[in-house]
Amino acid sequence: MNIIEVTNLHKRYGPTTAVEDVSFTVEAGEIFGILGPNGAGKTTTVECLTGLRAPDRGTVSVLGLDPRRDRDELRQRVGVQLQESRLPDRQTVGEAMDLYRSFYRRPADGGRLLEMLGLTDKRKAQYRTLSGGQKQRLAIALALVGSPEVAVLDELTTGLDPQARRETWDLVEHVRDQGVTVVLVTHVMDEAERLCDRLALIDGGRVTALDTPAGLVERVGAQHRLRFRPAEAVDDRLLTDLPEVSAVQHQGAQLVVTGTGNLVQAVTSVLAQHHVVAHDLRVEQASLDDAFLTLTDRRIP
Ligand SMILES: Nc1ncnc2c1ncn2[C@@H]1O[C@H](COP(=O)(O)OP(=O)(O)OP(=O)(O)O)[C@@H](O)[C@H]1O
Repeated sequence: MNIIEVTNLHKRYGPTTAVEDVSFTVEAGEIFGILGPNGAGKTTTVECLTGLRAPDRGTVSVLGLDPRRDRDELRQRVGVQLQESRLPDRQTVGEAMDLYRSFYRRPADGGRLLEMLGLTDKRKAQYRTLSGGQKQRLAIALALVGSPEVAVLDELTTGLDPQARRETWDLVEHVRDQGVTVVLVTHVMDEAERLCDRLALIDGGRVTALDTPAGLVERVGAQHRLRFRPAEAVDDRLLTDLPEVSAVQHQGAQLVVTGTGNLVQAVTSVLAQHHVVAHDLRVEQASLDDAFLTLTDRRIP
């Protein structure tokens, strides 16, 4: 079932075209990423989803409702964490939680939410004393406090240290596992790769690709590299004959095999057939980073 349907969305700010003909659907229970460079039109798209902006053209449907016309209803059912959400400096975590709970018909258990976000011992702490990671987790808690069916998270981990980022990612997966459909706006590739079931890559106000992270990588024909030290000499042709392999290089005692598709399996099974042991085998995956750069450089129609 489609939870969100965006069809031919257009939005201009004066002379600037922010969003130009964006369409995508988000299915129930998925983590859907909106990925793109700065100024691509991500935030504008999300603001149209949440009813904060009216599209110039096109239609948006969220849970079968119109974000502008049915804004009050959707506010109850869609949790939003927008960029740079800020609370009053002296408000405590507990006060913020109680206030936000009062906005909703079906508020979540505030204590459990704080516990899930590792903020229980910060209940009495004022907002200004929280670390960046704690503020971010609080913003997520407040986006979830209405027990939403859909959570929209914008620039989730900006400014967080690696540990806090990983914890936040675990949390988003946990939220999805509870049945919440998640829309994640990001320009961070590893985040999209780790979390998203599918991604819309937006560049210059247009969707340039829509696929799974692996599909995007595959689409640009990104190459994997396999590196190992064979226990005995290997005839290169054993490897170059494989359709997956595009190149074999010798680097000292190491062999570096480059290729696409199911490269690892193809190479390891041919080695096994010839009883060649591969020492120190390492796989260097093509990343979504490579795909992103390629897809935002040379547009795919
Ligand atoms: N309120 C506004 N008034 C005028 N122009 C705007 C406004 N908001 C956004 N823009 C412009 O519209 C374009 C798309 O901006 P948007 O914020 O949607 O992109 P974004 O992908 O979210 O970028 P970022 O990753 O930097 O947040 C940009 O050129 C931006 O300068």
